[in-house]
Amino acid sequence: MNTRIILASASPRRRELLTQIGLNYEVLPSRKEEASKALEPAELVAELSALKAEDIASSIEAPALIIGADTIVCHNGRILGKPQSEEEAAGMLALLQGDTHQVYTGVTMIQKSGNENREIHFAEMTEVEFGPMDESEIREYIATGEPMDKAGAYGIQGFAARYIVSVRGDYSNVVGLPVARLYGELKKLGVL
Ligand SMILES: Cc1cn([C@H]2C[C@H](O)[C@@H](COP(=O)(O)OP(=O)(O)OP(=O)(O)O)O2)c(=O)[nH]c1=O
Repeated sequence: MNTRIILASASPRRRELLTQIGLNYEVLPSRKEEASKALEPAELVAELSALKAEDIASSIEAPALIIGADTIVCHNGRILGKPQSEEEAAGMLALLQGDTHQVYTGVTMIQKSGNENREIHFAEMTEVEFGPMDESEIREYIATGEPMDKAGAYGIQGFAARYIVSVRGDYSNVVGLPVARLYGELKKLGVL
């Protein structure tokens, strides 16, 4: 019998990415969101992903493999999560436009088997370069509604592609899940 794979996420993008690479999985979103902001970006996303995966793993019977993930944007050492308001989104886009930033996605996989649980954490970083956006373009973009549920207030896979000049690293990592690394880790665990 194949191991059940459970995605502990409400993100439609993460679902699309797992479907894209041909995995069979179930979805059980976690509501956990808090972590210590004093951490380095890679550690922060790993911790946030662990909170989500552990939250769901506690209510799932073995055997199963639970995946949690978290994505943040980092600009000049400043961490940008999801904007709380349109004003905050405008501020984030004003920072990001015309400059390069890093996107970190942390992933936690919890393998529940009969006698022991294994927990694996990793984080991937992708560098994204934004072209210039003037104030009216920022307003126009916010009016699309796209920024509000996304780290750094933009979606590379959407309208914001207009302004993405270059990407260094795994593109899918920016959208919310580094699927090539994830696939490799699932193979190592013997799940696939
Ligand atoms: C930078 C960027 C982020 N995002 C998304 C990925 C994540 O869904 C979101 C960051 O929020 P997260 O807190 O990582 O995830 P989420 O709340 O959407 O889902 P869950 O916690 O249930 O797993 O931003 C894009 O879709 N495109 C982008 O270009």
